[in-house]
Amino acid sequence: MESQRRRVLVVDDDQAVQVSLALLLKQAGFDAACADGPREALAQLDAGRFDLVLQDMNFSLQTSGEEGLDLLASIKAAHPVLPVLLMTAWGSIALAVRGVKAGAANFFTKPWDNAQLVDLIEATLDLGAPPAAGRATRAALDAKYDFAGIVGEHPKLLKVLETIAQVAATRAPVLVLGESGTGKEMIADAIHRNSPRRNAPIVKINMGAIASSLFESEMFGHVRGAFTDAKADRKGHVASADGGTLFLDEIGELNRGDQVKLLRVLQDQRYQPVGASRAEQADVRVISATNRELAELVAAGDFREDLFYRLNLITIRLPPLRERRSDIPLLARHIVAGVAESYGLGPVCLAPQALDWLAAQPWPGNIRQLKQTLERTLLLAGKGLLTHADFQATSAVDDNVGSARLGVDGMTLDQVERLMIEQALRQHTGNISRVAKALGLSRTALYRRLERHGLGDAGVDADG
Ligand SMILES: Nc1ncnc2c1ncn2[C@@H]1O[C@H](COP(=O)(O)OP(=O)(O)OP(=O)(O)O)[C@@H](O)[C@H]1O
Repeated sequence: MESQRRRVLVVDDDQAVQVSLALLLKQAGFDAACADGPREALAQLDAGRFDLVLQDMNFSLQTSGEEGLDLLASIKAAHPVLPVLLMTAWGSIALAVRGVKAGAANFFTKPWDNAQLVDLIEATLDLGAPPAAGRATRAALDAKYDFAGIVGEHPKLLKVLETIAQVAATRAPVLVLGESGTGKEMIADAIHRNSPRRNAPIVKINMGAIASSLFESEMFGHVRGAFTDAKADRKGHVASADGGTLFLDEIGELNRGDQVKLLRVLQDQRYQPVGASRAEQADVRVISATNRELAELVAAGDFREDLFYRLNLITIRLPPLRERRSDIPLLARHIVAGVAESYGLGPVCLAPQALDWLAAQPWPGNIRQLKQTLERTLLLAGKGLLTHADFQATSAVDDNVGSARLGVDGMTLDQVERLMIEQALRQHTGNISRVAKALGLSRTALYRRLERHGLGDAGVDADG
């Protein structure tokens, strides 16, 4: 039935782009209409029903993209639930990322790959209308889904939970983006727990922690005799996750050589154990996470574009804690209760002023840093009511630790190295990327040193 076909509006001032997109859309079973620029686009959207918009970012000789962002804002204001996909060039990725933060469903680059673009359009339409912030209440979501342990009611968090609810049942790959400590791993757990795969395992792998020489055997396993130490067959992570979920943390750390090996698993769910003569089939759902802007890594040539498109069909952006400050008191009470219980202490309360102080801090290390501050203060203060002054006292201790000069007399080089790493871990609240940067090491080199010094549990990436 003609009226059931989904309608897509293409907004681009380039006739060639209009014609080729309209043709592609028609072949893929959509109805397409075209508009040359913002004014015509808005008029068409007002006049008829559309399910999706493909929107260019530049409509004049000016190529700043501001016009594109303005048009996006106008579309979102008039049609808040209509999904918009932005088209851009790899040179303007930062602009596309701004657009996504401002409400675009996703973006793609020109020249596009036809099959990938149709996949993206389908996935965006399947996701339905982008959840309008605060549409569902936390109680309504909890009645239908298991979001245990994820504390918060801020509209930005509710939007994340709504997206999880929409995608959990599918096997579509999900990319979780967010600063360190914002809860990416918890989100991956929640997707798995609310999916039909919940009774099979979720296997978590930190891509920054696998040495490249071991990538294939770790991920895909090996057969006996494949190399000198291969005394027996060994199952890899992909096989262990069969029927379940594969969580690829720090996906931005994967080198290009290993990226292509992963692509195959995503493309046709097949992998080849090292030394095996045949490829095996795997039934896995892939969730990946990173605190880096993956699209920018693609633009810089460090991340394969084809793998990026496979991973980012559905992207969940977790807000940093400073953008959901109203959740800080709730989180703080929840965390303090948990810490007090784990140390076998009686109930501990937070004074109203202490909650105000906590809610006003910048928290660059996000929820993980909040947790560490609460735990330390609770243990140092050792009483049932934590006040504003208790927190100030602990942060003063932290500052002193941060600025103390290293007394390295009589220490071996190895001991000095360990001390410096410990100090950097404290200063950067265990954030591996920042610690590595501060010490001038690659993340892999830092992981090797953490392991050598027995500090494996110290880093935030190693404590999940
Ligand atoms: N909404 C939340 N409610 C309660 N606790 C949370 C929430 N989000 C995160 N946490 C806690 O914060 C800590 C950090 O979360 P998690 O490890 O999932 O972050 P991450 O974004 O994966 O960090 P990284 O990028 O460093 O790997 C964990 O201890 C987690 O339990």
